[in-house]
Amino acid sequence: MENLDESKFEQRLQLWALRIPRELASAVTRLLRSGYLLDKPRVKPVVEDPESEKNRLVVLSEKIQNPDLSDIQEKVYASLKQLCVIDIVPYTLTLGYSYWGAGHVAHLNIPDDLLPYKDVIAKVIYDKNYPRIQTVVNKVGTITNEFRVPKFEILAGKDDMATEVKQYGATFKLDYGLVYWNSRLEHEHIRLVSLFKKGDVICDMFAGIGPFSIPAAQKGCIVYANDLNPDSVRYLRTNAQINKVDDFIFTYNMDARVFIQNLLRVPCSETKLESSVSAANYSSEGILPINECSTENGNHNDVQESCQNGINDTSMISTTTKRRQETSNEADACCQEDASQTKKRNNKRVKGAGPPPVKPSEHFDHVVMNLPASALQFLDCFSGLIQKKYWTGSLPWIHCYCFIRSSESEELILSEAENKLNAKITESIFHRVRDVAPNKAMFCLSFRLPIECLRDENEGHSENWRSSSTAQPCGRNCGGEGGACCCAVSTATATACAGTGCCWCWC
Ligand SMILES: C[S@@+](CC[C@H](N)C(=O)[O-])C[C@H]1O[C@@H](n2cnc3c(N)ncnc32)[C@H](O)[C@@H]1O
Repeated sequence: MENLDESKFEQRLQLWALRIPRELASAVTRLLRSGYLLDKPRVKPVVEDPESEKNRLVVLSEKIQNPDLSDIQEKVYASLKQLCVIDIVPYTLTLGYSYWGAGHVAHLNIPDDLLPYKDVIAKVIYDKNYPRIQTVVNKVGTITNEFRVPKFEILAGKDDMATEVKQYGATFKLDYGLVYWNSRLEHEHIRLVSLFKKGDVICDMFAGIGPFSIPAAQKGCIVYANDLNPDSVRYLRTNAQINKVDDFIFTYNMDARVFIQNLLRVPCSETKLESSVSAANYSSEGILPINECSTENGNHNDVQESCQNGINDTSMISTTTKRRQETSNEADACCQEDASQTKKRNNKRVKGAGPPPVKPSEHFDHVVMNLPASALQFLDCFSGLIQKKYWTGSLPWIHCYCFIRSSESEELILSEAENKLNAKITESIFHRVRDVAPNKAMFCLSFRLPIECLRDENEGHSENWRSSSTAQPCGRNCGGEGGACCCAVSTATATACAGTGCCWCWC
């Protein structure tokens, strides 16, 4: 047997740390949690300061390259300066060879030059860490299947990849051999969920076993969670139950495109006021959650076409708007919550869901699209998806994950997204999630769905919505006062088009 050279596994990261008085540790980490803290599973970003027990070192992410902190957003930096004196020190983090693992499974990704030693590596990891580690697996080849499940070979221990992991106080059951899981996304899951407020409606199009959906539901969001992999959905439902948030999550097993299109369908026989049915019985007609009815791979009724008449828009808008205001007041208090509070209440059943505040065809707040290899390709399904006449409140934020190679730019990705949407994106944020290869990083592109994507079936003219910044007089008289152009928030309030500076313009 070859000898094991442990040092081959060691990775030294040269990082920067912020030296702060220990009583400020929570406030500083809360401030830097949006991507500036060290993001490594099972490695704490706050450590003791060897020079003084009154201080703590807050270890910063690898993406902070400059000790002047110029990589940190100005707003965050200004808040940091108000909190404490900026004292930056170099920090070396050494990751040992038994670093990787989740639950009882140690998950390795052995590079080619170490493959001859894979059995000895596995044996040492197993022996050193048993009984915590009971199975050592190595990833084989690249992921090619659509469920994004890697192939593994068992190198040591029992042939059992069903395990349980914890993330920020939530428990996730999963089987490595059947579903997608990546512990390195823990901070990203929680970063995104920290943007949601209690009462928000979330559509998780590629939900996996629920690492966005479960913490969102724990926060009091209503979640519509979908995945194409039936095993993922099975675990998602189990995880919703064991985390006691199954009243808040509706699960679906179908292609994401079919899921979102059907979720947004307006049921033909109901008036909008019926949205106050209880959450436990609620489903958007045409897309039954498998909580109640097993509808695998899109087997649902087509209820769309002839269903637009007899709905009292005005009354419903005021009802739903009021309800949304109530939920959002509670939300403001809730979004101050930090991870430790989440941990404290993770054993309690989340109560007070009541009915969803609105149906997804009327309003949802966030869409999560974590399928970085191809989520951008799915954006076209948002073009004309939402019916203007049913929608209430602001348009949703779309969080679309993608990979960007060093040869590509954010502008390129943005224009690809705009092409798919057939609309200009005006509010967008790129968040670098992690480097996945020397020349490739995973990003989250967040943007508010452009108003141009709304569909207006009753207006009788082609949709060509423009936001205020791009509105121009169109030169056509299509009914608005003033004769040049119809420019209004709705037909009811149509006023003359002044070109730029007006709210919306269609022509
Ligand atoms: C990268 S994983 C993300 C899972 C989870 N959101 C997470 O962060 O761990 C992508 C997920 O999308 C699912 N998926 C792939 N193609 C899909 C499709 N066309 N429609 C719905 N889900 C799909 C896969 O089964 C997988 O669970």
